[in-house]
Amino acid sequence: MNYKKIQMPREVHIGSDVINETGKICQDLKIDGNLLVVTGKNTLKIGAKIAIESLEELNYSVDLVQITEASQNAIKKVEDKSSDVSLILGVGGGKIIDVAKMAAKNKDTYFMSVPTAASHDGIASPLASIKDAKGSVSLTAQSPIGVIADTNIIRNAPFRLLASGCADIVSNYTAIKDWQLAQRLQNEGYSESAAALSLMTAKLIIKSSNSIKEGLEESARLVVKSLFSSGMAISIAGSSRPASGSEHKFSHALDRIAKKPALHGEQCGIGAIMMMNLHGGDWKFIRNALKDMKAPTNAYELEIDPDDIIEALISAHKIRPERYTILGDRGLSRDAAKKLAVKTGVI
Ligand SMILES: NC(=O)C1=CN([C@@H]2O[C@H](COP(=O)(O)OP(=O)(O)OC[C@H]3O[C@@H](n4cnc5c(N)ncnc54)[C@H](OP(=O)(O)O)[C@@H]3O)[C@@H](O)[C@H]2O)C=CC1
Ligand SMILES: O=C(CO)COP(=O)(O)O
Ligand SMILES: [Zn+2]
Repeated sequence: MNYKKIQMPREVHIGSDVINETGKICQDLKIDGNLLVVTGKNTLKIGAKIAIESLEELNYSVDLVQITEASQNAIKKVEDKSSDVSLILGVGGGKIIDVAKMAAKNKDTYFMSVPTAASHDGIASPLASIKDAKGSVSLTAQSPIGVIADTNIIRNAPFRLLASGCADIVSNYTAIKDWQLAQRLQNEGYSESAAALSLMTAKLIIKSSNSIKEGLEESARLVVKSLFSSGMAISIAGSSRPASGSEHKFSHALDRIAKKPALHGEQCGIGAIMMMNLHGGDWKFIRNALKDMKAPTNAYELEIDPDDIIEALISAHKIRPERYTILGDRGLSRDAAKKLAVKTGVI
């Protein structure tokens, strides 16, 4: 049978202190039984404890597991704690949400997304980005049954995380260019509606960049809504294609190469400057948009060694080789990589 399945969250709650309503939201969704909260070292104090309190007030029995990376080991650790669990809540940044999402899929249970930062567009998407021996894979997980985005927590998160989320959305520009190229050269399936939503989201966030300010609830709300909308483009496509192309391959390669990688969205934004240049597009527009959002635009601001930028450019095409992009099958030569990074002011 030839049919298309699109998964979306059932409920999305965005607002100040909405995390205190976690118990009530689960009750209204008719969730019962034992629950598991997945969180991280920082996000335990900032978000998970509050969510657990709210759940326990309504007599839910809640267990807790802490993880540090988005890996198969972390997913296994969560699964080992998930027997008899009817809902897994991921309370934290992108890594936490991806691991909770994937474990929920593997254990055939519901997943609730509780982002503590607006730093990535996986908040509401059905895909999970997991590190593996080859770099990174994009795995089909499932959409959250609900999203609880507390804009009070998110506005108090380090501003760098918010700017990184904006940069992740700006990188949709090159992801779409890569997708269109793959359609032309490889006859890859392409969704006009997913691509249009992804691009519209990037255009809107750039248009609003002057109103994205540190500590403001409205700014946190605006970026969360944009990340949600980018995640919906991913949902419609059923793949991360509308939001992940050559610039994401560069970021995944950098994650492997750099001693201390920067934030996901920050690296993707810088990747987008360079990949837009390769596409022959307006790369200065991407760079200026990132500057306006106070996201980094060069290796110095990323605190990454320029040599690592070159190495990541050279090896980026090997990440997810099945995903065709401007990097082609052979990637960049060392000379071409250096020329590109210098020309765009990245190194
Ligand atoms: N599935 C998808 O479609 C997508 C997935 N991704 C993935 O998401 C990940 C990137 O997410 P990102 O959030 O940038 O990175 P992380 O999840 O690594 O979070 C970055 C850091 O921010 C901390 N943090 C989170 N919230 C707060 C807060 N409110 N206050 C203080 N610190 C906080 C985390 O703490 P702690 O130590 O508690 O974790 C962590 O140390 C990547 O793995 C990327 O591949 C990105 C886009 C889409
Ligand atoms: O980060 C993403 C979209 O912003 C999607 O992640 P992948 O690059 O792992 O597919
Ligand atoms: Zn991304």
